[in-house]
Amino acid sequence: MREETACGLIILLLDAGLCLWLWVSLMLLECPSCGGLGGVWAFGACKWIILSFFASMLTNKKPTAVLRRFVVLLCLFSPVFESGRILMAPPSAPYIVPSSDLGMLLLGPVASLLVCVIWEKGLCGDGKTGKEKVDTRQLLMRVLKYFRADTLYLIAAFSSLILGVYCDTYIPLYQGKVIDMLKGPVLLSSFGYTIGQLTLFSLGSALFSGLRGGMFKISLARLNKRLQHLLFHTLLQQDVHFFDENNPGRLSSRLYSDVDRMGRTVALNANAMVRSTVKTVLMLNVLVQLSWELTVLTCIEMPLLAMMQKKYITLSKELKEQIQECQAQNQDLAVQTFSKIQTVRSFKAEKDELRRYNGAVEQMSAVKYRSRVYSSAFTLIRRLVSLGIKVLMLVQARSLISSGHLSIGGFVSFLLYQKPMSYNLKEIMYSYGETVSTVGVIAKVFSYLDRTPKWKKAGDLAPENLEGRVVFQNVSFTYPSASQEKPALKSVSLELKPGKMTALVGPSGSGKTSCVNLLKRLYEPEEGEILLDGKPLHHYDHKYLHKKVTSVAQNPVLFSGSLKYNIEYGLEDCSLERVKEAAKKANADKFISDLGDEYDTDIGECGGRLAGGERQAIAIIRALVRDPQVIILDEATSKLDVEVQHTVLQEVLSCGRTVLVVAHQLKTVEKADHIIYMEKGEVVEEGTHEELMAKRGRYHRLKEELFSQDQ
Ligand SMILES: Nc1ncnc2c1ncn2[C@@H]1O[C@H](COP(=O)(O)OP(=O)(O)OP(=O)(O)O)[C@@H](O)[C@H]1O
Repeated sequence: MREETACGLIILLLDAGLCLWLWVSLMLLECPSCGGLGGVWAFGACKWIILSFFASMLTNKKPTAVLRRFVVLLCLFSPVFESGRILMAPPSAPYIVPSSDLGMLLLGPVASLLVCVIWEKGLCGDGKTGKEKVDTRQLLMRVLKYFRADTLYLIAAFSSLILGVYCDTYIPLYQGKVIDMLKGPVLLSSFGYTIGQLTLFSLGSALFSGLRGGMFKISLARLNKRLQHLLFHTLLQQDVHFFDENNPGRLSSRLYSDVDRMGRTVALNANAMVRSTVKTVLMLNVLVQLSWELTVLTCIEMPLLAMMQKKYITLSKELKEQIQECQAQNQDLAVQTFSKIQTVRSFKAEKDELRRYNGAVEQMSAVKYRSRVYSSAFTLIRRLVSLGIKVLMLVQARSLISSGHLSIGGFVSFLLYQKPMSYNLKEIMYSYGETVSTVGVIAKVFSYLDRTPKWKKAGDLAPENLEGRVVFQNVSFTYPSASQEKPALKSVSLELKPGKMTALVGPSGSGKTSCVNLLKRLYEPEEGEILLDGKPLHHYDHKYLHKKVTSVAQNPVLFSGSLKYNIEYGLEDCSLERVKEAAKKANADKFISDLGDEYDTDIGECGGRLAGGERQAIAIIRALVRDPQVIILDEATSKLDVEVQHTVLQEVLSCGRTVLVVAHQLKTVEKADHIIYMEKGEVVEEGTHEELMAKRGRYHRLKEELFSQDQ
């Protein structure tokens, strides 16, 4: 990179030397015409041969593409500029080659260098490989594809945009004309005609600008709706491991702010870029006609701003990412604290939580402060550059007006164009930078949209009669987030028989919940298989399986809403009669009828308005209403009265159901037909309570510890 820069500088010096040599020679020979336009092109060609030769020598005959482009630019700038001047000049004006003007001769190298720096550094993004550039383009194109459904809105938006820009462009020109007509003898009719044209363009500008904004906003809102729906749907399909790894705060931030930013960036920045580019081209045309000298000065501002903008964008991109990260973290902290407010309060941890939140907020404000400092510094430098250019323009304009090359009205028109022109250029740069800085966000959203769940796809098996026999065959499993050396289950084989209650017991961390998680298909076993009536679990239809195999946890998860909503959660066409019947079986109909609105009673956030036992009862009704064949009870009746516990166990065991209990209480275990004792992810002993006690093995030795609470 350094070698390339050094070669570029040597080439630039050589070019300046050649230009100076030409200028001195022309002065000495007193030959101002330099052979006309042909001479300029011939000098350009000679320069290309000489500079290419030196570039080749300096780089051991391997000049880089950047260097070659730079040489071509240096040699082409002057001939192309002079040809343009001839095309733009009125036919009667004599052609004066700028050979005697040292400033014009040096303009070529300076402009080429600026263009090269902007192109190579500013617009292509330094340090990026070709693949990354292509990826950015592909990502942006993919976002555009999602707009396909809004083609009509976009056609209307872009048509209004072009018409609005067209009207906008001609307003200052007519304002200048009106100013020129204010003095001297002008017919009232032609003055009125010009005023009429100005009014027409102003009305058109207002109408089409309004339409453009409205159409873009409508299509953006539609895109957001579609993308949020799609992303939410994709996230819902993901395996549980995905949610173990990505916390809810971050996911909801992706779903709302990132999707919005993604659509906004592409829709609004595309709008801004197209609008500004069209405006710039139209305005440049008018500006060159008014005065090419002032136009060149206006255009010098662009590369300077582009370079500063590039630097600012790189800095602000990093800060924006940091702010986003902090926002997600703060959101997460607040949600966690509010949702666990009872625990926070009972441990008197309000101060700790406040300290944690304050720390996070302070971290975010520090990043925001830096961002504001950068923004202010950038604005200050940008304004200083603009001011300098303006002073130069005033000096040049004075000499043009005094030499009669520009009218005062023309200069006023020029000034009226100049501000929006710089604004347009800034907007192009800003929109480009904004789009590039959002690429990270777009890539993340797409990575979620493209993520295929790692679990096996569910089959379509849904037999009418299910016996409910469950067999674990040499099942081994390690949680994806845990290390491979710490498997949760090691070659576990067990059988759950229909009409029987099997109890899983063992010390904490022995793998009981892991067995349940696999049976509920929340995770997939790494080795071995789980069979339901002889068929692997994943062969069953997803909905069917979760209807036939249900579980009730010790602390069931309930949602805000009515009691009925929680009971029939996930079921279609569940009648109130069915709900009432299930409630009767769970011996819970009495407490429900005591509630004010019975099944329509609002149970509060996460069922917070119910007692622990009542929440368990609701979860049992929710399981029974599905008429399952396999029921998993994870100490699900521990908070119920003894009498109710008995009724519930009787009920779940009726109809030949298979019952698996994760037991921590001796009284539950004693009721089980079969006990499986686990330790460190392995089945160690199994049999009835009496058999295991008689064996005097691990179960017998650890019984006191296992069931100490209820003895
Ligand atoms: N989501 C998880 N990610 C990583 N490891 C886990 C996860 N859940 C459990 N484990 C680990 O798997 C092992 C078995 O845990 P499991 O929850 O199955 O035990 P358990 O017998 O149900 O314990 P307890 O009776 O305390 O609920 C433990 O070592 C535990 O640390």
